[in-house]
Amino acid sequence: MKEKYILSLDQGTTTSRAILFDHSGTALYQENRAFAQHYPEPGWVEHDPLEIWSTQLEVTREVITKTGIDTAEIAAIGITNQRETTVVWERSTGKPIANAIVWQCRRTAGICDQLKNKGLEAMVREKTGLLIDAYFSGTKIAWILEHVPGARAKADAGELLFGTIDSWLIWNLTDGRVHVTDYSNAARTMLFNIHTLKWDDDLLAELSIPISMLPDVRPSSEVYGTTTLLGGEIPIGASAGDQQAALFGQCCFQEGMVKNTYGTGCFLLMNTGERPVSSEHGLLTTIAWGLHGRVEYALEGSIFIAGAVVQWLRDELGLIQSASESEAVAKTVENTNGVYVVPAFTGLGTPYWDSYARGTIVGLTRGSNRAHIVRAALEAIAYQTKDVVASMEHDAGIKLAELRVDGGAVMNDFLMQFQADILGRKVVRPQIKETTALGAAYLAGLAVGFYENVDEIKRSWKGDQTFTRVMSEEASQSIYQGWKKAVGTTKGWALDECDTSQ
Ligand SMILES: Nc1ncnc2c1ncn2[C@@H]1O[C@H](COP(=O)(O)OP(=O)(O)O)[C@@H](O)[C@H]1O
Ligand SMILES: O=P(O)(O)OC[C@H](O)CO
Repeated sequence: MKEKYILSLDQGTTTSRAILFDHSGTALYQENRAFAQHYPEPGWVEHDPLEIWSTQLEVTREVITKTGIDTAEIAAIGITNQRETTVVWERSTGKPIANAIVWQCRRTAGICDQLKNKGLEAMVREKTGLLIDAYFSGTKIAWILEHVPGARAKADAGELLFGTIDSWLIWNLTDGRVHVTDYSNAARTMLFNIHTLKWDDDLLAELSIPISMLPDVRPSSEVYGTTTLLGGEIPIGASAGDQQAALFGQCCFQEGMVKNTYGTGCFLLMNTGERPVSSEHGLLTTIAWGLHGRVEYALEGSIFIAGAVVQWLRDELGLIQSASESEAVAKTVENTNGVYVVPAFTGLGTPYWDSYARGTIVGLTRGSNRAHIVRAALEAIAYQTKDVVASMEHDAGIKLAELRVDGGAVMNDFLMQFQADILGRKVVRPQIKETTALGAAYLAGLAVGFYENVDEIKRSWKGDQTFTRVMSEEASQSIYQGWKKAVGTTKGWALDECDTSQ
């Protein structure tokens, strides 16, 4: 039987998804399942790894049963995932020894301070392309080994395994036969040398992490193994961090091409080709993908809270009933009347890198109302993106021609227009919005010969809507200055409350 489809597994921060693509890159069918977010302490975020696996398996099986396709028609599975989120499990039983520590979790800020106090920043930057921050996996693994009873002894005896979510899914899909990750995920651990493409002994020693825990690091497009859990035997042909997969799905194959994904957070990546570009403004140097025997690099700006501020308006403040309602509410007012929301709920990423910043609403007056706050929350997403673009244009030495956008929040036309206004660059929304899953599908398709090469893939990208600036540059500059002032009030806010000695 001729293979017709690629099945993408997109394991995100808030949902597990499975999407079936045909050869043209059209998403034929998808299933999503939300899972629990755990906040055991202020600033902490956890997921249950077993729930991640069960929801992912359920949606994957449902796609097959509900479409009625034969598994023999699936050329390959591609995996893409929330990055950095850390799972540690027992090699012999496959059981996690703790909840997954999510990328947003700030509990290891104190460990990061200790590394900084030892003067390790330059070394970490040089080897990994990253800053020392609680965002990355390394200090999360160290925390688990330190705090989970018995973990240290088991790790030293070679009984524990670490994985980011891709590794965890591949391990489960292959019944514990395969323990791998890809370059794009390894690059987010703060343990991987992005130049030599090896786990780094010095960093492992600093954090007392035994190398026996770590997965093999492989290209993003390769058959790592097969799964028999879905019926017939299906090759697993790709693994890529979700933001790098979106860069691939947006066909940003040339140096200088940029995409921004508006999901829980916002992640803006520029392809820098075979050249790792280092940054002076808090951008990360990271691996875009390993493909056809070489790696390509990217420059990344990471914003921790984007669409999540809209969830907060809905779930915690009750100001809106649904995420999409934010658009209509924001449009009921002409501006925010001087109100700024800074959603530094889990600190600030690029370009500020402040683990101790916390959120705020400033500029309130007697005339401030619900619509002003909703509008200010949406505008904050665009301002944070502007902060990142300004750093990126400076460090890469180029002016963006356009910003390709994707992710759940890009359906908000108000946000997209405001983004174009505040940025003064074209904002282009593609026809196919599921670019993260699509990127993983393309990478898996390349691994098994479903696609011949990237040129074939490039032809499938099509723009849908382009937003351009209508606001005057002067007005745009003026309100952006207000944002910078608002951000200034959030910095270091939680420093006194956090025990930085852990
Ligand atoms: N119309 C909308 N306007 C603003 N934000 C939205 C809208 N629709 C969805 N979102 C936000 O987008 C996010 C979901 O996007 P998605 O790409 O699925 O995220 P993730 O992969 O991080 O789970 C949520 O945080 C949600 O609040
Ligand atoms: O799950 P998302 O789409 O919010 O992406 C999370 C990022 O990979 C974190 O680095």
